Amino acid sequence: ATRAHTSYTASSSLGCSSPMELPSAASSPSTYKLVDTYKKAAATAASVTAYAVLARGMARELLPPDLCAVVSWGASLVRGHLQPPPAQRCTIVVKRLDGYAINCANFNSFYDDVNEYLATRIDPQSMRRLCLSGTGARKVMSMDSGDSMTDVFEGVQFTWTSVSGDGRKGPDSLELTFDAEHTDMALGRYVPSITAAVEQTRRRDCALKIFMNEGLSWRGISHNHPATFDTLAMDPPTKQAVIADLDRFLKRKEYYRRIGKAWKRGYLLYGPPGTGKSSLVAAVANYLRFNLYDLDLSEVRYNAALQKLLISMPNRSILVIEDIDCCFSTHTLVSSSDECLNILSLNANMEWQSITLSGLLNFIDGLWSASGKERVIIFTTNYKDRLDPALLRPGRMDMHIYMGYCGWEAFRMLARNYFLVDDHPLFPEIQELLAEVEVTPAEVSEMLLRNEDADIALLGLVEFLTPKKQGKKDSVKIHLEKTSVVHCARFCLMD
Ligand SMILES: Nc1ncnc2c1ncn2[C@@H]1O[C@H](COP(=O)(O)OP(=O)(O)OP(=O)(O)O)[C@@H](O)[C@H]1O
Repeated sequence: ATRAHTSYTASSSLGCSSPMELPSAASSPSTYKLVDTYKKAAATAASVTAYAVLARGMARELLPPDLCAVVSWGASLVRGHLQPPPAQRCTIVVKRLDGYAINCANFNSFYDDVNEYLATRIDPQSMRRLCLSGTGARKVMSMDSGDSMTDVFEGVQFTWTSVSGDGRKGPDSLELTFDAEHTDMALGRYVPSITAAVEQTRRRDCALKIFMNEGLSWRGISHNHPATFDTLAMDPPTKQAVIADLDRFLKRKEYYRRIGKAWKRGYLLYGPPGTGKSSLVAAVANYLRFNLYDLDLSEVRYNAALQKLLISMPNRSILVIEDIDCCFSTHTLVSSSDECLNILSLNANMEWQSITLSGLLNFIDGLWSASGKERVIIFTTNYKDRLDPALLRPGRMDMHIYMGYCGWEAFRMLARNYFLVDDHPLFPEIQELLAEVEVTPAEVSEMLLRNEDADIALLGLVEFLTPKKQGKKDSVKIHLEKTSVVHCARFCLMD
């Protein structure tokens, strides 16, 4: 019966319902030979299986139980050698903290971090039961106790299981299980990646603040400036360079530690009023999710106050000093750097000495090298040429960013933001006008804001720019006329 069945299966695999119905091509000698070989092999395999089953049955009947056990042990030994051993598993238990730690303000245990992280990885479709918690519109998903889910990191599977402590067995916990060969990776990269991802989400979700100095302390209000790098109209390569620099800065913790420098970055923004320097400061804060500390130096009367303010700035913050050219008197600007350093020494007797720019920078360097990390300093000015050369020295401010008049690309960004348009019949005319007149992005924004209808607003912009172009031509003409009058007068005198 086995042979008959096998031969049927073999022929059916060739696409025929029975051996009698072989197609005409099968009548060739080579096809017959192939089918014959296949049949023989299948028949042999079936016979061997049948004999093995028979032998096993007979052995069970005839051999004493002890001998059976020895044979079965031998067989499992052989199987063990042939098959790879099951991978060793490792489990890390993450316990929920309670008592003192949980009452600690701003304390986030790793258990909370993991829960927040898993909420972003959970696939509701694959879970039989889901827990929902949270207040208001913000709901957080988590596993019910006893459930498991799998997370894949760098190609390795990590299984998380929620274990209930039930109050008696200890606190609730989350168990992380994985192949033991990946233990180093789990502790060295996977676990830190969870903390980093959660911190990033928390930063993104928490409202930013801007602090202003009042006496010896900072007063903060929420910072809802809508400027982002997407809304900012500026020369595209410069924008890309700023974003790349910020990204590099964030990633370079190890680098700054290795070279022994404070983990900080300085930017000098310069350009005419209304070109977006303050907007860029806001965009940087929104991009990094760092709070702003807007330092008004006219409020700082003595060095100890400045020291206190700078020390009380937390990590991951931006110190902004606007219109830096107006903050220091001409007298202090010409001071030598040594003098500047002395002025800002921490000697209490010197408290009433005035503050200088390069002194301030040395002071910040010294303070922030000793403590603090991920700090950004931004200075803005409308007049770069009025600045103390000490500030412009290479290595002082890491990047000098020019915020200029509104060019064609910057205008297109504004038009896209305001009207969602990439093209318009008035664009060629506007492009020509922008190439000739100096107009700030603030002026262009103001014109675009005047009407919600793109046609009317863009026409308004053309009408605003045209007289400026005419005025420029007239002033050039007047200048040329004046020059020719002078030449003429000289010529007459010589005559
Ligand atoms: N580059 C820009 N991109 C988008 N909007 C801009 C830009 N520049 C200016 N604006 C608009 O003009 C307003 C004023 O700009 P902002 O205060 O950023 O300029 P500023 O260079 O800091 O000026 P000031 O030197 O007078 O402080 C902004 O609120 C914004 O609406």
